[in-house]
Amino acid sequence: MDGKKVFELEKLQSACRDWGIFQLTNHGVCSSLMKKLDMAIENFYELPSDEKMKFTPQPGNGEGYSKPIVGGEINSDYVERFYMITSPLYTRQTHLFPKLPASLRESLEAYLVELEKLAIALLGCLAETLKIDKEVIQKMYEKGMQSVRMNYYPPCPNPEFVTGLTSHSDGSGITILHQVDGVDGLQVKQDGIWIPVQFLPNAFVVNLGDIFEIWSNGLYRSIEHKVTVNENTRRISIGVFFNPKLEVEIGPADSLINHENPPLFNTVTLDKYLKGFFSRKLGVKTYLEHMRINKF
Ligand SMILES: O=C(O)CCC(=O)C(=O)O
Ligand SMILES: [Fe+2]
Repeated sequence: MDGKKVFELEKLQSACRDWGIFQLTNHGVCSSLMKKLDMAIENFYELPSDEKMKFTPQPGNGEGYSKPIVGGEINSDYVERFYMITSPLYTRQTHLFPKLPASLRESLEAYLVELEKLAIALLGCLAETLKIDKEVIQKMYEKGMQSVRMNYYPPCPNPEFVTGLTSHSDGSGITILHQVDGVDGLQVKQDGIWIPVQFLPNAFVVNLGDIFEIWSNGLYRSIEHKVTVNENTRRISIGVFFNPKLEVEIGPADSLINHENPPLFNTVTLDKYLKGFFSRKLGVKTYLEHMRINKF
């Protein structure tokens, strides 16, 4: 796929620099595959609780299926979710992806292949808006560390008192989100105000994550977002988080740094970054701020 033909650079630059989020129509991922995936995720969440609980995270590891705690804290997130690392292949846990129902496993696998192509093209275009050769970033992300989160927000009798997903920025480079049935609920914070995202038909939502903010040395910003729940409608989304390879150093791009533009962030390996990121509660740029140089 030729990224230049698919994405218009100027539009991409203005949408992302101001917002850190945009929607991608004409993304080229086949709609029959998306339908299969939608149905497979929905079927998974309709399984009896016992079946889903087979994927409960192992101690000390956040990967697997989790559901809201009954009678838990008032503000605990009202979402069933399934999170797992999917790439590189050797990092996949044997009791998760391979044990998913066949329809979900197969459609998800095919979806990830398509989405990686899209993400690589998109990252190349984003790099070019910074006057950086697209291959520089593409090499970092090809066969990089990727993870998936499938979110199921059940209908909620008192939605005004409940949060679907706490306000946060993604720790990733970029996240590609697919909204099954386009049900409302995603909100983004712009200039201190929460704004509901109005989904375009058949479009992906793309979030810039903290790693991209760091790499661009603050020229792009990651987006703060949260999810609200609906009284009568369930909501399903699937986010794929794209990160560089594990051995890549996370820090500002060399070519953006000079006397006038000193690095705003420290540099660490992705491995170390992820350990630090996941040792904190889901939140807004907390680890990004930890990596900031000269924080006052
Ligand atoms: O459900 C959504 O639309 C957003 C999900 C999300 O932000 C996440 O999984 O990080
Ligand atoms: Fe997110």
